[in-house]
Amino acid sequence: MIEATLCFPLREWTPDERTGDDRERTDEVLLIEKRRGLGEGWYNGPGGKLENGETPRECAVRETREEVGLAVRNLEKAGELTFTLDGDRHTFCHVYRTRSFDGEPTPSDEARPEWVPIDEVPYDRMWEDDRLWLPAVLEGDTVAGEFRFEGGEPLDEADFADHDLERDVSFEDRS
Ligand SMILES: Nc1nc2c([nH]c(=O)n2[C@H]2C[C@H](O)[C@@H](COP(=O)(O)OP(=O)(O)OP(=O)(O)O)O2)c(=O)[nH]1
Repeated sequence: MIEATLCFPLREWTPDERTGDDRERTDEVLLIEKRRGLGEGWYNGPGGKLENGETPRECAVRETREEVGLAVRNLEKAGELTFTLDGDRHTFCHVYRTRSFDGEPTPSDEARPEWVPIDEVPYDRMWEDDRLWLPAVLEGDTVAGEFRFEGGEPLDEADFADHDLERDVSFEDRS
């Protein structure tokens, strides 16, 4: 089974009084438009597969740096997602969020970064299951879920069949 990570950097957006911008204060999340590999052409958080000997947190930090050039710190565990394909466990994904980072998001070969207000996340251009768990992650809740896909490899061309999802879970192992 593949072990992978996702990281969702968050920042507060406040209206600039001087420009007469009357939008409400909101949180924005840093998404990427993935340019290659699994989920190509879709939006996601920065992330990817664990390398040998790496902890999930180390992986999330490395992938965020490699994909968008942002140095993230103080990652908070927000979710554990299991993706099954035709009844077999395919990928286990650790989900993090953070408000601590240095640098400016910069495009790479793999990803085009974009700050998006959390109530404007483009779920119609993401993995089909994301609308079920990502809103909770962006609102500060924790999730554990299993998402079942059918139809054979690759995972991003399989059909999303059904799921189980729990909110407000605690993660004992701090991974
Ligand atoms: N948001 C979301 N992410 C998912 C789902 N399923 C799934 O594998 N992912 C994530 C886990 C990983 O962060 C990412 C896939 O890993 P990756 O980006 O390293 O895959 P890749 O094939 O491009 O790998 P590579 O060429 O860069 O080695 O997609 C899903 O249903 N929703």
